[in-house]
Amino acid sequence: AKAKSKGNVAGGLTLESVRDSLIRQEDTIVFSLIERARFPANAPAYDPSYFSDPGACGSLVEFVVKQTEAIQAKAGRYENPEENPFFPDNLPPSQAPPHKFPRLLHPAGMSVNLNKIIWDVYFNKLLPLFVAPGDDGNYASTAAHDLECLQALSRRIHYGKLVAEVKFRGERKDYEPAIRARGKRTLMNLLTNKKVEEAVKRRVAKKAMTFGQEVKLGNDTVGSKGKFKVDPDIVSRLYGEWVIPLTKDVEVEYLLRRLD
Ligand SMILES: C=C(O[C@@H]1C=C(C(=O)O)C=C[C@H]1O)C(=O)O
Repeated sequence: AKAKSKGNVAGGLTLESVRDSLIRQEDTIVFSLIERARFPANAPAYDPSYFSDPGACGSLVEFVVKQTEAIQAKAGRYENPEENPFFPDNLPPSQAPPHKFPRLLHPAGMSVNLNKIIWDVYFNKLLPLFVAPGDDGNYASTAAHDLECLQALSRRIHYGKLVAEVKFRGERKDYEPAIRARGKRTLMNLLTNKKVEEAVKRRVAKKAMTFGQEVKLGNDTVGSKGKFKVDPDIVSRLYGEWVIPLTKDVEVEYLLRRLD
């Protein structure tokens, strides 16, 4: 049986504390989806022919993400290893005084960045599932909310590095041989916990119902009959089909670099 790696490992990091953070991040993801759903599809925001930033090609949403990431890089956002930019090339250096973030990750694994996949999944698979068709002209606000969703999803998925580090430290004798053998399937089996995954999918659907309910005065309760701001089944599907599998991919990619 798998040893429950609840033992306290370096830096106060435990599987329990990491899982608690993932649970708290569910709130941020659900609320960011609810806020994006305030706007319709607003297709021009994604159309490179609608808006062009002089000297750069790309859509309005790419412009907003690149420019926002540049400002946040100067403010020190990416000094935190939990934050991974969508456009890492040519990001300006931090202008903020250095902050000592706990050094918990193995340096070789820190570079794992699946944001290109996350970008594609978000815009091409997820967005059409939960926003209404239409165009209200609020393309800049729409792009700002897309970025909130992208950053929340990216932070959650790349948290897989911390999960992998805790699991590695807790069960080194199991992980090392699989890493040396480059056994991706073995690593995936070692790190998978179906019970936790099922609980995650059920809880995020419940949060979508709770946070996304229409609150009326009077004594009506959170009824399943009401309409929710984002379909709870779509949130559960987002986790089941993309967030959890991508988190596990991050865990595997991090572990493959753990002995470098
Ligand atoms: C994050 C973990 O690793 C895996 C990924 C999970 C997820 O993305 O929710 C849940 C359980 C595991 O299969 C974990 O064990 O908590």
